[in-house]
Amino acid sequence: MLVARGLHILEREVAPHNRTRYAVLGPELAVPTGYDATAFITRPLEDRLGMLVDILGEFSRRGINILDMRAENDVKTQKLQIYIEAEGHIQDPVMADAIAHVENRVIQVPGAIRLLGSFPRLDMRVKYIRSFGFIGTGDMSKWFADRLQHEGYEVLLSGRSTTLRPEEMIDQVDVVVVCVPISATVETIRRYGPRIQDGKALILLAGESETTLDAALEVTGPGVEVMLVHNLWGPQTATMKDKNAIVVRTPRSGRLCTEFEAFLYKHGADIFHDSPSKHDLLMGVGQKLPTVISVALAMTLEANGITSEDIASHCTLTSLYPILAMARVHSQNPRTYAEIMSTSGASRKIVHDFLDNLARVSVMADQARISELCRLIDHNSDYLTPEFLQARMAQAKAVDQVLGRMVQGAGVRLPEADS
Ligand SMILES: NC(=O)c1ccc[n+]([C@@H]2O[C@H](COP(=O)([O-])OP(=O)(O)OC[C@H]3O[C@@H](n4cnc5c(N)ncnc54)[C@H](O)[C@@H]3O)[C@@H](O)[C@H]2O)c1
Ligand SMILES: O=C(O)C(=O)C[C@]1(C(=O)O)C=C[C@@H](O)C=C1
Repeated sequence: MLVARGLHILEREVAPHNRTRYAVLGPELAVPTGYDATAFITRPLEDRLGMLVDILGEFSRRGINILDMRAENDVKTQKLQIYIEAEGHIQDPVMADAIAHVENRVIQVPGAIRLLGSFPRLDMRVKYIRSFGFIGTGDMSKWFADRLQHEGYEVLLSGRSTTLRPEEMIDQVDVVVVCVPISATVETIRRYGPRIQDGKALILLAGESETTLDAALEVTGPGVEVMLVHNLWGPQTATMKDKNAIVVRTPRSGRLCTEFEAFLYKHGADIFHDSPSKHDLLMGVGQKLPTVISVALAMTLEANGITSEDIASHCTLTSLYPILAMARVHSQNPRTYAEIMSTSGASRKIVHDFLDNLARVSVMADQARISELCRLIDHNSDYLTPEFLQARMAQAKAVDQVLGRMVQGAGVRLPEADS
């Protein structure tokens, strides 16, 4: 995100497992919107009995709500450092007064507080959506329906097997969500999209973007909002916290779409915005190609009579990754992966280019053109950038520690993990 906005990264991974919570994007304070938050951090402090309670007291006495608070020992000085996020803008006299009191009366060290900024909060108070209606009653529809209901929305499910017909449902809801297999998405949009009235929204939950959004924009009226969300997690996942969600907005994505996006954000999803073609191209790499490779790998194992025991005992730290991907693909709904492999658009080019490159590398390998292969790997490493390689290698080492035991012997049971 920072690089995309033209910022220069000075140093990465300044501490192990650090996570950027704030980026200072400019020297000017954001203007008050009426629904803001202010974040500040103290310099390392001498701790004393009741310090935290006294700090919080300055805010609660003034009716200011604390949104987040962390107290940790500064790594270098081992002194207490407190981070606070409170509701309100620093230009509110009450907030300024509270912070001044904390610095002067409670901590009693001039300059002890460093203001990080005041910024608009994501406004989850005003809800424009009352109800969602799904077309498709499969696993992913149920997964989202459940969580939307917990959020207080009314949710209707309709499909081929329900007594509530999609055409009846559409008139009763504010947002229509199409969540059917990818190959049936365009046909479903064409069938039901024209029935959606202006002022409502059509949200597509699908793994293909360009063809589906084109159809949605074509068959719905100009007053219908349209957006696509591709959640990169399956229905066996417990929460969307830290899972990637690709959001493809269109010129017709308005406040109803924003409210759905805010729901993903509130539940901790990592949101990325793509254009339709960028989504399809990148999912070629992120999803379609690994799926195709996984299926082809399983076929190759069978063709050579290689058993599961053989794989476990002979896989290396490096070959573990494609084997894990193969196992995921072959342990879930086969239709999901058959659909993924069949998506159209830019993702197809990725697989075709890969096959061309595979053939080229395979010839070089068969002819033992070792120095040429070394140059190729060097060239690829330059393209991938040392920063990327170092960061991923660090992750791979962490994974090695957990999963490496599999390499040491067949039949090692792995701990149950939340996917
Ligand atoms: N399953 C996943 O891991 C996952 C993850 C992210 C996104 N998605 C997306 O969610 C969508 C649905 O996936 P799912 O896992 O819920 O699938 P699913 O197979 O569990 O359910 C699909 C639903 O669509 C209905 N359906 C099937 N063919 C249809 C047709 N021709 N016309 C109308 N309805 C039809 C089925 O009856 C079923 O109710 C897909 O577009 C997929 O890309 C799935
Ligand atoms: O459950 C998983 O392993 C997933 O990542 C789910 C998965 C995938 O395998 O690609 C399945 C379909 C979606 O389009 C996105 C993600």
